[in-house]
Amino acid sequence: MLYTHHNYKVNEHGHLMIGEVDATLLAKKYETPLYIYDIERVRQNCRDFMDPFKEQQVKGRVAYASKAFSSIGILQVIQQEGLSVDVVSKGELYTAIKAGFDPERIHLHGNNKSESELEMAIKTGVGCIVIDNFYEIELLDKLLSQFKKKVNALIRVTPGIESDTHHYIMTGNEDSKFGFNLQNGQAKAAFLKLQHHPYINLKGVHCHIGSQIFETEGFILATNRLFNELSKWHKMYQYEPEVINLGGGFGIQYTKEDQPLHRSQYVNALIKAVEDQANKIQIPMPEIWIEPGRSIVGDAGITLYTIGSIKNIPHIRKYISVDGGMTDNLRPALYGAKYEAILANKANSPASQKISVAGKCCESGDMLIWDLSLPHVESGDLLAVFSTGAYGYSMASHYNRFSKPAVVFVENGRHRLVIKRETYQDVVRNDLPYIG
Ligand SMILES: Cc1ncc(COP(=O)(O)O)c(C=O)c1O
Ligand SMILES: N[C@@H](CCCC[NH3+])C(=O)O
Repeated sequence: MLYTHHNYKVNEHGHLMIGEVDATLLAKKYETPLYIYDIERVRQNCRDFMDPFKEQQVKGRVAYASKAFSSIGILQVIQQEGLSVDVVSKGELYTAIKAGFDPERIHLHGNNKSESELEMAIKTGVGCIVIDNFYEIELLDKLLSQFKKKVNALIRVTPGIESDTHHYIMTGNEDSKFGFNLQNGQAKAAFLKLQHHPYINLKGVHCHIGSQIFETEGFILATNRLFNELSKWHKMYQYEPEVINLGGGFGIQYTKEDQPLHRSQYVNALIKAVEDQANKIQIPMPEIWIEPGRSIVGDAGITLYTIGSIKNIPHIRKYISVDGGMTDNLRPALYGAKYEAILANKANSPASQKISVAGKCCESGDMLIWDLSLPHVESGDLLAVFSTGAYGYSMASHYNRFSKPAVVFVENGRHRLVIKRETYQDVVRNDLPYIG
């Protein structure tokens, strides 16, 4: 068998099996490129985050960060597993509502929430608004007094932590567009505006230090910094937070270089850090909320492509081009992200060469994988790229006027289309003529 770190099953025809379904059958039925989610894996990931809270009888919420992949189907699964959901736009909020999510379990995020987004959230009755900046406080003042409605809120704090991840996906460092800075007193100023607000029930504080993080130290440091500030608020204003939200960012495995902790290890470390700190500053144990996105859906997703042209530049490089690329997976082009892949129709064949996988956009940077080990490749073979479930479909674009692929869920040998493939007519559906 070809080496990748991913555990996968292969049937007697040498075909990759996903959720007990032959990947080549899925390609035939739904065409390629195709996003496939192993829903059993999504459910297990949800449970791995929820179980430590149950086992330790600690009050908590696991809110799926739906920016990783938002669709009605996935949010139905998430809701069924008992999670909450975090949304950052009207589109994500609407998707959660359409999926039947209990509004109380929807949390609204965003560093530039518009008046109409806030209005929609207030009218929907979302369970929590995570307040990011002073402008948002002004908007909320205006809207809530107009509608005479109360909302629950958290203050998003920037703890000043340089998490060990790509610069573009760090969010908790001091020089960040997100949240109120702790160090320069902005967080405290926000707290003072909100503590006795007539329409805002300030439930606590939030921070998110970044994404694709492989250790617990950053989270623990962030927790300690939050409590350092909370202890001042407690001493000076007798404030006791009901909720500490420590965000998401738990890393997953894309390639063998990635060695994430088990999901429960992150949660256990967070529970311990919050317990220690709450004891230290002598406040009642708050609820712990977390917001995993990638680590719920990332490793449950596989993208299936058909290989088309094959170009060999002797002594330099061999390229294969697939029928998708940066339009369905922007991460390699944006972050230099690395992936592993196999031939889904030759999953047992030994690797015999290094090949680079190109997308089909008119862009030299549209490369999905450099120097991938593969067996003999022919046009028409199917390439399965692993761990594409997060920030793939959700960051897909229409560049070169490509249409977005379909999404299929598989579980226990069954498969179901959950997002239809766009047609080229869909791509022009909002165009209007200028002449005539
Ligand atoms: C506020 C917030 N919460 C949660 C997440 C989810 O992060 P991840 O998908 O890495 O778990 C993000 C994205 O980084 C975020 O900005
Ligand atoms: N989109 C990013 C992560 C951003 C996380 C959202 N704050 C990625 O693919 O890794």
